[in-house]
Amino acid sequence: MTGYGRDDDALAALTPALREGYFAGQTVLITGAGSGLGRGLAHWAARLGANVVLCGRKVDRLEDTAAAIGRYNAQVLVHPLTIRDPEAVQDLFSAVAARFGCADIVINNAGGQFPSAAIDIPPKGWHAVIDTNLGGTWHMMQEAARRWRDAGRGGSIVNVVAVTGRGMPGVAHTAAARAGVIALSKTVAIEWAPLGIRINCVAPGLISTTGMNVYDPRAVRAMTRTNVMQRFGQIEEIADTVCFVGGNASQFMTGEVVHVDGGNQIWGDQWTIDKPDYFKVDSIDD
Ligand SMILES: CCCCCCCCC/C=C/C(=O)SCCNC(=O)CCNC(=O)[C@H](O)C(C)(C)COP(=O)(O)OP(=O)(O)OC[C@H]1O[C@@H](n2cnc3c(N)ncnc32)[C@H](O)[C@@H]1OP(=O)(O)O
Ligand SMILES: NC(=O)C1=CN([C@@H]2O[C@H](COP(=O)(O)OP(=O)(O)OC[C@H]3O[C@@H](n4cnc5c(N)ncnc54)[C@H](OP(=O)(O)O)[C@@H]3O)[C@@H](O)[C@H]2O)C=CC1
Repeated sequence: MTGYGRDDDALAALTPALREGYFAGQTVLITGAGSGLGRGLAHWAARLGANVVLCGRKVDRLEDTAAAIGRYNAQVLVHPLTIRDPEAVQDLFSAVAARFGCADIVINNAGGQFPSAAIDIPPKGWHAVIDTNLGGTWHMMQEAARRWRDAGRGGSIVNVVAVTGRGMPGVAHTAAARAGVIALSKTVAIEWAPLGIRINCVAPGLISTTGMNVYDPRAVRAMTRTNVMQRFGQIEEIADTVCFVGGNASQFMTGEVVHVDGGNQIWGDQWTIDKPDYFKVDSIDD
């Protein structure tokens, strides 16, 4: 464990904002559940009474999450896959159907990127980020919707995105992918409303998770200057919002993007790569 994120005991010592039993009788599917926000979401869903489906590529990390949330006596299904493979996504939903029936809430949290000047992003890296964050999320959304349509019932999707309203220097690929997910979500929120399907996005700002380790430590420390609160957000602050938005408390919300970002969308200079002199205050002539 590094200095970032919360371990299982720390998560277990916290209390979700939503009432006990909020997800009782429901099945919540979480991608990227082996680490960071997804692992926190697994704690929250289990504590709120859900059957929980844990997905991601690395089965050992998923098993570890399953063991950690065993303390809440939830029913848990571990299903490793890459969301980039549409057939694997179909198999996932079949496995969920066999174990729990339809999922009620699908949380598309899996994703990531690497810091790079846009001009240097190699084609393979571009495709990895787009295929994961946009393509993978789309495969999950479409398959969930098809299953709900075929079962003659609705459902709820929450897509974890990022703050894309301003530029994101150093992560152009993820900015493009996440903006794509937001546009897609708003579009199918209309198309799938007649099916009783709600789709919303949660846009976290800078959140303390082990995922921060892919960035230069100096850049990460500087990131606390990218929001009005001047601090990292915490996993539980995202988990409370995602669970609220995914569950019945938000039944009149769809096509929404909820920012939980300490004000990053309104203020803050955010660089995941070295800031060019051009943008430094010192570069202004007297
Ligand atoms: C508010 C403030 C917010 C500040 C932060 C701003 C960011 C927005 C907010 C989000 C924050 C977070 O997400 S926090 C962290 C979330 N977690 C992560 O990002 C974890 C790291 N990311 C991933 O693992 C990603 O899933 C992803 C990048 C798509 C990697 O997917 P894959 O495993 O399929 O890909 P790989 O096989 O590893 O690599 C495929 C190619 O990608 C490129 N590539 C991969 N990693 C690379 C690297 N470090 N440097 C260069 N290039 C790289 C190479 O071309 C690789 O090809 P080869 O050269 O042939 O190998
Ligand atoms: N932390 C932050 O500041 C912010 C995070 N976000 C986003 O929130 C989400 C969670 O981030 P965080 O917890 O911080 O980071 P992590 O790196 O800890 O989590 C990302 C998760 O996604 C999973 N994943 C990646 N690629 C795939 C794939 N192809 N198929 C299935 N699962 C995959 C990983 O598991 P595995 O490797 O086992 O597959 C991992 O568990 C990500 O989408 C991230 O980009 C957005 C804004 C800010």
